[in-house]
Amino acid sequence: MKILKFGGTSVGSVQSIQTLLNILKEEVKQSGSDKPVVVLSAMSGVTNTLIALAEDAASGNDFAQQLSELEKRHIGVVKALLEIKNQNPAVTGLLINFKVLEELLQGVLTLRELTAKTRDLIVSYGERCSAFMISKIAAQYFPAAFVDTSTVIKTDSSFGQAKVNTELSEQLIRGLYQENKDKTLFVTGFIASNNEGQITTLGRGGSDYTAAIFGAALNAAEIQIWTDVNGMMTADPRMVKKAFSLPELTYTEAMELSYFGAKVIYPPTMIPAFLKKIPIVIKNTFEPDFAGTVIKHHCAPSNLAIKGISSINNISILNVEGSGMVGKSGFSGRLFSLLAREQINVILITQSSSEHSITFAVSPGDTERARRVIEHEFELELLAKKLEHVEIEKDLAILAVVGENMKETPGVSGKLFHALGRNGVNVRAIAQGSSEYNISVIVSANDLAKALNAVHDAFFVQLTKTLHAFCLGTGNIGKTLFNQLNGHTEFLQENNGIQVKIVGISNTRKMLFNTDGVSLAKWEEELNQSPEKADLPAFINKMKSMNLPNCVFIDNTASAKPIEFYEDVLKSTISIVTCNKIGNSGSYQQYKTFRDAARQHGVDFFYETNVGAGLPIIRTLKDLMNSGDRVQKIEAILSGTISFLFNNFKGDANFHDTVKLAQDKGYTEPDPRDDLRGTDFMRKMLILARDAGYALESSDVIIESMLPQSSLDAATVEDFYQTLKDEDAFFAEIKNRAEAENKVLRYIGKLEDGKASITLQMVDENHPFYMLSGSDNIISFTTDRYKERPLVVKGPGAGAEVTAAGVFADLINVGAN
Ligand SMILES: NC(=O)c1ccc[n+]([C@@H]2O[C@H](COP(=O)([O-])OP(=O)(O)OC[C@H]3O[C@@H](n4cnc5c(N)ncnc54)[C@H](O)[C@@H]3O)[C@@H](O)[C@H]2O)c1
Ligand SMILES: N[C@@H](CCO)C(=O)O
Ligand code: NA
Repeated sequence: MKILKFGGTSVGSVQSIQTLLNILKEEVKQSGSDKPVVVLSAMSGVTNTLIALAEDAASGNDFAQQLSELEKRHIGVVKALLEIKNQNPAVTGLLINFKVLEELLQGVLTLRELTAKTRDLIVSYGERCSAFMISKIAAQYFPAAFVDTSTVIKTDSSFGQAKVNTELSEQLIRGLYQENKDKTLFVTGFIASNNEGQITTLGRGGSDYTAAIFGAALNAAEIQIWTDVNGMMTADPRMVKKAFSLPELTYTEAMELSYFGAKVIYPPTMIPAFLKKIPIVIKNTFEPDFAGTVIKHHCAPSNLAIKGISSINNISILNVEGSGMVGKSGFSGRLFSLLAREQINVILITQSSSEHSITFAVSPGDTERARRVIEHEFELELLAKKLEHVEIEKDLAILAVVGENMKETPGVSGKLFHALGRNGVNVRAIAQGSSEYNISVIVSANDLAKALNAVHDAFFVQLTKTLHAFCLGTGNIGKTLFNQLNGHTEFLQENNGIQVKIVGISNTRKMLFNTDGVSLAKWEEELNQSPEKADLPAFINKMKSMNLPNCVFIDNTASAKPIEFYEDVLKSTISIVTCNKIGNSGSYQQYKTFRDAARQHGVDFFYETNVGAGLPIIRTLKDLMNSGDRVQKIEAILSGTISFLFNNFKGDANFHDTVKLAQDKGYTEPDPRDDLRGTDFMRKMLILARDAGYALESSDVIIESMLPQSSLDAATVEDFYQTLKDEDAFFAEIKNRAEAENKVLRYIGKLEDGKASITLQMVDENHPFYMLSGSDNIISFTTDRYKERPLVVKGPGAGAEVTAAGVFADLINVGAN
């Protein structure tokens, strides 16, 4: 036989009761002669209302209006779900209950006194009304009987949290079931009675407890707990959107998971079922076809290291410290007995191995009282300075990873702390149950959502990992990146398990934020309509304060302003992906600062597109260096623009128009003078030299200019273009000279023995750089290992598509190692 328990929301409305009846009809049909027992809670909100009415009455307030509303709510259900001819007995029963309730509340009002005993009696009517009325409605479909469980569950007289006499209760329950073999019993959850027959209640999670007691007494095949969620989840779904329902859990895991948070069931109440190894199935009344979660003795082997992450979002910790504790065996005993005596619930304890301090967590409401009672109890030790004053830290939260597999899986704590560290979450204290089913950490309450999501992403790798990106710059590259992301979302999710959310965008005019991710199809419209004016410091602050996990700052500008924030961003544990070369080609000191900050804070600083756009140049050099190779020489063509010029400035072409064309094709910097004066190339050589281990400054790179003086002097881009026209003969002369010698012009960078230079050369067909076309870049690394023949990377080194693609690849690699 089965026990089916329905919680408050499942009996909360006409509609939910109808759903419940459909579930029951099916169950009764299948159960044959072993009829189920149905345990019911009060309609949602009723228990709280009854308590409030009783307390109000005790302070002299009238209750009539609200009581009559409660009565109407119940009678409304009867009228909606019972045929008219059957309504009378049900309505009369409810009216009698409400009459008694009225008298009880009147008594409280008259006496201005609410005892625990009266309170239990008053609240018991919540369950009595719901179980009674639903039994009457169900009787239309199958034989059903109402049972007031105070007749079979017997307890002591601790009103509010009575202790069950298990043996006697089980015996009475078995008798009751035997006598009603042909009927489905509808029993009240939560309530019981003492030896004198006075009503008692079972405390928190009471109806679950009733179900467990019935299950144990009747040796049920299973206990179903019907609620309003799809079983137990991997984490609190209000904070972790990717949390999912767990198909199965062991009892221990359910206990550990529910201990902090996950309020689906209150596990201590399940102990009777646990002892008899009865499976507990958590089901959703509002989605009855969903399998839900089975809690049982043994689960199928799983390759997941943890089952879930539980959390408490608001706790305080107290730190008790002092020499008086060292080696004193009785100290912690005294401390924790004191707290138990004062009914202060200790959520978590850690002790330093020096025994010099004990730290424990309590609810915020207990904090001050805990301090008071401790300082009172240990007054003498305080006076003798054997104990310090108790320190309190507030606004903290607990996060715990839970699972029985943890015991056999190495690296669980490593993964946990890596995920926290990488996201800049400071761990205030750590506790691991010696059972190894649980590792708990205390973090700032502010960081909890970020920490939960980061840890969830780290452990449930079969799920999508979300990168939260803040993008600066919506020009050529920025725009193209959004396009590429938009077209690739599904692929990334399916093949790489990665989701990119653009949560912030700014250009020089506007900025826009959206925690759920800005639409990649409509970002431009939304940005234009955004009321927020661009403000770089505000953008950075907002990015920091949103405190999102796996956070990346993408700089797609050509501006020096964002660079000022790089260090701060990295120190805030936010990774950086940038195609902006200004950062890496500033002072060497600054170059070094970025790397130190990234390393220290465990985040990534990626800039593949600083050299050769999307071509794998930075990555290749890094791999060479990291694997112990040494660069002897680099020879390269690294200006896509100039490459394009020399490949297209032929025959009749004039120089001015060819530069214009390069700009139109998106090869040039926003200011093309940066390309033609060699600044852009210089930056690339400098970055390569630095990555190859040389502490060069920009002034160390020797640049041979390819421009006449007037072009170098041009004050504006417009003037600059004019000089290109005016100096046509100058450029034609260079071109003709090369053509006459059957050579091509090449602007070539070289790094050798730590010296960097860029020179204009005419090369013949024997030169390896002769055969280049379009905006191609080429780089040849001669190293200790690539000595005979160099390692060469070649391909298009400028253009929006290839550059955005490089930024994209960097972005996807963030956090990969
Ligand atoms: N074009 C290429 O082939 C290529 C290749 C590699 C690297 N890059 C680099 O890409 C970067 C962007 O180039 P682009 O062609 O897209 O430039 P662009 O001028 O088209 O776009 C720059 C964007 O940055 C924004 N911006 C500038 N300063 C800003 C600030 N302080 N705050 C917020 N937004 C700001 C502008 O509003 C604009 O949206 C440059 O650093 C360039 O060196 C380009
Ligand atoms: N303007 C740059 C873009 C690539 O960095 C070039 O022409 O090479
Ligand atoms: Na590159």
